[in-house]
Amino acid sequence: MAPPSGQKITLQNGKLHVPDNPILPFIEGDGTGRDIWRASQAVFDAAVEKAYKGKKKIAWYEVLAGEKAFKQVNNWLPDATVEAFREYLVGIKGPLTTPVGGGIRSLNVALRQLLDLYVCLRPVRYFKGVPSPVKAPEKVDMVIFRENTEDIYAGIEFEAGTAAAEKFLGLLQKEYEKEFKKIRFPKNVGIGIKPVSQEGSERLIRAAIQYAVEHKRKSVTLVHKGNIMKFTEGAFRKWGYDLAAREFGDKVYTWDQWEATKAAKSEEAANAEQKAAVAAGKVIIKDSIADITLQQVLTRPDEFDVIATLNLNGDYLSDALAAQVGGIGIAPGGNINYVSGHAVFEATHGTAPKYADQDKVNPGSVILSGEMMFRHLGWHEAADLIIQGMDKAIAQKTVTYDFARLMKLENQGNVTEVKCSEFGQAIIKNM
Ligand SMILES: NC(=O)C1=CN([C@@H]2O[C@H](COP(=O)(O)OP(=O)(O)OC[C@H]3O[C@@H](n4cnc5c(N)ncnc54)[C@H](OP(=O)(O)O)[C@@H]3O)[C@@H](O)[C@H]2O)C=CC1
Ligand SMILES: O=C(O)CCC(=O)C(=O)O
Ligand SMILES: [Mg+2]
Repeated sequence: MAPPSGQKITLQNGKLHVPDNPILPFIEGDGTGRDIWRASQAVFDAAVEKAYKGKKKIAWYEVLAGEKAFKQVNNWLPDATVEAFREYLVGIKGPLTTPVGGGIRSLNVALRQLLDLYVCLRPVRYFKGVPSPVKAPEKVDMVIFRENTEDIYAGIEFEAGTAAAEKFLGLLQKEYEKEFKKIRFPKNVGIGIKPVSQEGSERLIRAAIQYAVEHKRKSVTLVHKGNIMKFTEGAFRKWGYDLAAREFGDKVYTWDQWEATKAAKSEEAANAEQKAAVAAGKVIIKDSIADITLQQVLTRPDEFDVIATLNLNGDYLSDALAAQVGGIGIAPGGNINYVSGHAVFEATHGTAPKYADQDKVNPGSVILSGEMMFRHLGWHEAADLIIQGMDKAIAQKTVTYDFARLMKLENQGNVTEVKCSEFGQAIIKNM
């Protein structure tokens, strides 16, 4: 039951209305989620108390999912949990386990789809003092907008050798003979379907450009594999450029415009036009193919700013980019529907099961996901305290095993390796 001490967050005229004692549903998470949640909740409560001196207080509402839900109510994702996030609008979750190659489908993905949380927002930025495997981690300042409801994650798959796969292949053979002949081994073949819609692509890209304009960011890069998957990823790129021109007009300058000027006049003229657009503070809308993007975010990180991409590309990119700024231990995120107001914040990492219940891993990703949640609620004072506490704890080299491991590789002296809970306490002490 929701705590009677709290009140509902509501959406009024498209804006969140946040009471001083909002009810926030949370899922503790599987594996390391349990340790991480305890450490994080303490940080959130301390930040709110310090920022508002009792005037504001979160009414936490635990809802069940994953292993805990299965044990207690024999259901991996109870309807009541989905309904709680629907009713109370904003919440936060720990990671949930998904078995590989069979068993239940991802509960994390299910929650995003059921609540239509179409943006997976994953900022990647450097905290001073964090050990990193790259030479200039301070150049990494990117914000990933990952499409969260479509692509291969829609979960339309047919297992090789099953009646469903045979039926689907039969349909292909009958209706699309040319395509069927392209399957090299037509027997015992698994099939996955990748839906990418214009509406789904546009709402994601719209959110990314809006963010870039509002936050005065330099560019939005549409990352795709449109050379190979022409009508899904290629279409995403085209819909993106068309939308930028149609809806954002003179707030942006697109590489489509650059190409048109080059064709009509010259490359010099196109370059001059782009330079003038940059000087005028316009957001540059460009695109990049996914494979080379994974190289260039490493070699030229300052050329990337906001990134808008499809579900699978965004999944790969967010873990890869996190490595450059200290790893998955401090990679936060939020799943958001900017129209309905629904949002569920969560770390980029998973359940790291080998460390479960050892009070060992870095709680930073969930803590920074909470920081994002506070900003989303307009509680910037509490969010600022979390950043301040984390900055100072890292500067003091009071860190969990993951940072300690990298700091030792860099031969940094005076590193104090602490537990998950102790890192949380170090943040609180430094607020
Ligand atoms: N949104 C979600 O809930 C997600 C769930 N998952 C699920 O999690 C499960 C495990 O996935 P897996 O691929 O192993 O990925 P994980 O992200 O769970 O773990 C991979 C590795 O990342 C490092 N790591 C993860 N979390 C932390 C942390 N908090 N602090 C420090 N280091 C950390 C550890 O590295 P090291 O070994 O080097 O110490 C760990 O072994 C799967 O079932 C997967 O489906 C995965 C991603 C997201
Ligand atoms: O749902 C899962 O188990 C994995 C999800 C994931 O990797 C992600 O959202 O980044
Ligand atoms: Mg992932």
